[in-house]
This record gives sequence, C-alpha cells and structure tokens, in this order.
Amino acid sequence: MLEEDMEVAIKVVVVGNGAVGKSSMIQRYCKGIFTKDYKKTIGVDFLERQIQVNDEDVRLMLWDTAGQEEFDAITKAYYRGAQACVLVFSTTDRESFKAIPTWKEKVVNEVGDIPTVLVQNKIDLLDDSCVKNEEAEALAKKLKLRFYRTSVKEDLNVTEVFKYLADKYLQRLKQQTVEDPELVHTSSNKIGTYTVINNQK
Ligand SMILES: Nc1nc2c(ncn2[C@@H]2O[C@H](COP(=O)(O)OP(=O)(O)OP(=O)(O)O)[C@@H](O)[C@H]2O)c(=O)[nH]1
Repeated sequence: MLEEDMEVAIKVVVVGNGAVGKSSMIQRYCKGIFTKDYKKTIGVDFLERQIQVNDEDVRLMLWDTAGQEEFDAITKAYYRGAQACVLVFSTTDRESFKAIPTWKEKVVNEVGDIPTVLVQNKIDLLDDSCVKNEEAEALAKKLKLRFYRTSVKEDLNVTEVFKYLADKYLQRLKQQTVEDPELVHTSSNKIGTYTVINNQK
C-alpha cells in the first residue's frame, strides 16, 4: 500500500486525430456502451472509473480531447497535469496514423515523459485497413511505446489499455516514493480539481 485509505487519482489524456474513436473508447470503458453516432468533441470532456490495481484503489479520470486542429488552443491547456496518455489512431485512417508522432510531441511538450500507450482502434475493420501491422509495430518501437490493437465496437482490449497505464503509473509513483517519501503528500497524485470550459458534444 502506498498509504492507508488513500486513493490514487490519475489524469489520463486520450489524444489523436478526429473520429478515431477517442470519445467511444472513454464511453466504452467508463459506461460500458458503444454508439455508432459520431459527434465531434468540442474542447474537452471527462469521465471517470474506479479500479483496483494490486489491491490499490485507483481512480482514472479520462480526458477526452478534441482531435480537430481548430480546438488546439483549448485542448493544449488540458494536457497540463496529465499523468498518463493514450495515443489513438484508426485502422481505416492513414492520416491518423501519420499524425501520431506530432500528437506525442504535443503531449510531451506540455507534460514531459508520462506513461503512454499507442492504440490502433477499429481493428474490427481490418479488411479496410490502411496501415500495415509491421508499420504500426515499427512506430511503437521507434517511439518506445507499448502497443495495443483495440475494437471499441467489439469491446476488444480496451480494459487492458487502461489497466496497463494505471499499473505503470503506480510503479513510477512507488519508485518516486522510495526515492522521496515526501512526494506522496504532494498534489501530483491527489484528486485534483479541474475546470471544464466546455463539455458540449
Ligand atoms: N467500426 C468501429 N467504429 C468505431 C470504433 N470506435 C469508434 N467507432 C466509430 O467511429 C466514429 C468516431 O468515434 P468518436 O469516438 O466520436 O471519435 P473521436 O476520436 O472522439 O472524434 P473527435 O471527437 O472528433 O476527436 C463513431 O461513429 C464511432 O461509432 C471501433 O472500434 N470500430
């Protein structure tokens, strides 16, 4: 245990081009639902889910950021304080794959090196794939990221993505606590208060 009765809250940002399935992934994970309707995310929205990782209570706050460039100014501010990141591209959208390094850079520029995964979503549409397996794996290797293939529609691998991030974050937190016992009392792992400017869908 890190500390008796303490709940660790992790701010996770889910980023990537528009329509790759970011909102759907968060909805699937937090609410257990999937809808076929596409509604462009305006600005930022968040949902949360509580899980147990190695007997530790963890609250994941999943921040849904708009994939459209026009909302860049708003979303950038929301990367701040992020403790983990999901970089998403779609199996059927080559541009979304090509944009991954840029998304990673944007997050790193704001918050530095945080636990991050690369996700290829819409794996149920593999017949219409625009990205070869080897390419995706090579990118993950190049960026030194754990790689997951998901289908939010068919509920494949979504839980694993967030479990991995929570695990990785806790490992880092424990490591930091060993190195600096005071750190566990700082705001970095407490439940923060964030202001949602605009959570319209
Ligand atoms: N076939 C299939 N469709 C999916 C999957 N995940 C999401 N979709 C669909 O893809 C479309 C876009 O999904 P969203 O979750 O709105 O995408 P987004 O990345 O949040 O888009 P922005 O809000 O513009 O950034 C919707 O019609 C979803 O139903 C999947 O795994 N398989």
